[in-house]
Amino acid sequence: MKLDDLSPYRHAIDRRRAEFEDAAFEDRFRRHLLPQHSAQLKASLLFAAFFYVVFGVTDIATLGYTLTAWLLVALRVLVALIALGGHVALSRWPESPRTPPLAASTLLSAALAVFMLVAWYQPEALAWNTMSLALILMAVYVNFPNRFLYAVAIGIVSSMVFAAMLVVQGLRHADDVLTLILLLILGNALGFIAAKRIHLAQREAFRAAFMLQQLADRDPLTGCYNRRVLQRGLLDAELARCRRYGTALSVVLCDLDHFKQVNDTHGHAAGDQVLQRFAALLLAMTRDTIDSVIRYGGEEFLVVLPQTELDGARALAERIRQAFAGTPIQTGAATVTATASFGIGSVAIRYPHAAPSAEALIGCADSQLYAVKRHGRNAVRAALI
Ligand SMILES: Nc1nc2c(ncn2[C@@H]2O[C@H](COP(=O)(O)OP(=O)(O)OP(=O)(O)O)[C@@H](O)[C@H]2O)c(=O)[nH]1
Repeated sequence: MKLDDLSPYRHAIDRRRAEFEDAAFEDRFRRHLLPQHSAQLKASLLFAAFFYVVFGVTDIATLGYTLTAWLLVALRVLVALIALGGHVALSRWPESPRTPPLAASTLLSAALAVFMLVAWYQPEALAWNTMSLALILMAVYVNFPNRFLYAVAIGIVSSMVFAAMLVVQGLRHADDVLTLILLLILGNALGFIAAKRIHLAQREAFRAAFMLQQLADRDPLTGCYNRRVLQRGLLDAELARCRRYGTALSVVLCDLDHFKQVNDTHGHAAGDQVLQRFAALLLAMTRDTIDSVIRYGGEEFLVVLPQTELDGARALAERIRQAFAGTPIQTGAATVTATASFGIGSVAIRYPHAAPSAEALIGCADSQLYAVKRHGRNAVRAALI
């Protein structure tokens, strides 16, 4: 994760779409809400399946035991099966943020299409069916967790089709038609406002919690993570992944060389700038959202590199070392050339259960760093644990 995670632009909300402008952040938000949305949607789907079939009684009551009535009941059963299919999909792919909008939109589209047919064959009940549609619109906008724009599209298209049907079938009562169309407009307007408020409020709450978490986890001088994230188990979680999947993992412990001299010669403010420059290099040269850069001590940083073997970690550390040593830093009046030393500890790809503890892995990197310091600094050393 990079410094610009704290930039307001990155977390801006497109209020028209009621989604985050940044697609990656929107995806993160949806994944965060996924368990809650899936549970709500599963309940809504079962509810819809049950009521859709039960309301088949009204088809029989209105049309009698006719072929049309049974056809409508069969279509209701089909909608219930689609709802149950959505339920199964949510259980089967619980980690895909695409499943809830797909399940909700498919069910609602099918249910509303069948609803239009039901209404078409019961012209004398058009007023009742309009009221039913106004209620269903609430479910479309609010009860079925969905993307805001999908809910709006389904709500408006179904209302327009229904309004067209009202006009075709109810021409003799123009005033009733007008009242019923106004009812549909009201249903859409209320649903639209409620859904937009919910979508925006959820995102604002998520953004506030995310920013607070970032502020608590970040070192204010460099923007890197602070040691709290290690205490919260960042490295333990990566090691658990190694154990489970047998993947590689490397950590790089980096320490600025003779940093006390930089402070003593150029002043503490210049020292701060050197630290910031080094941290910026670490953040820029590692992978966004995969690697983690932690300010481990005053002038010491720990870089966690998941799925990276010893050779890859060594090559990366060497590139960072050269970039840092080769670029003088302008600090007010003085130009400072600083260097850094790097010690790497690596877990190779092995069979599961072989990964060491976080302390042991950092200890391995630390002993390599110590060896670099003893042998003249400004170098990289690495070892497998
Ligand atoms: N400017 C600045 N200095 C810091 C900060 N944190 C720690 N330091 C300084 O970093 C220096 C670390 O000094 P030492 O531990 O002796 O290490 P060194 O001089 O880099 O020597 P080697 O690591 O052996 O190469 C101390 O002078 C600390 O005051 C900080 O946030 N800003």
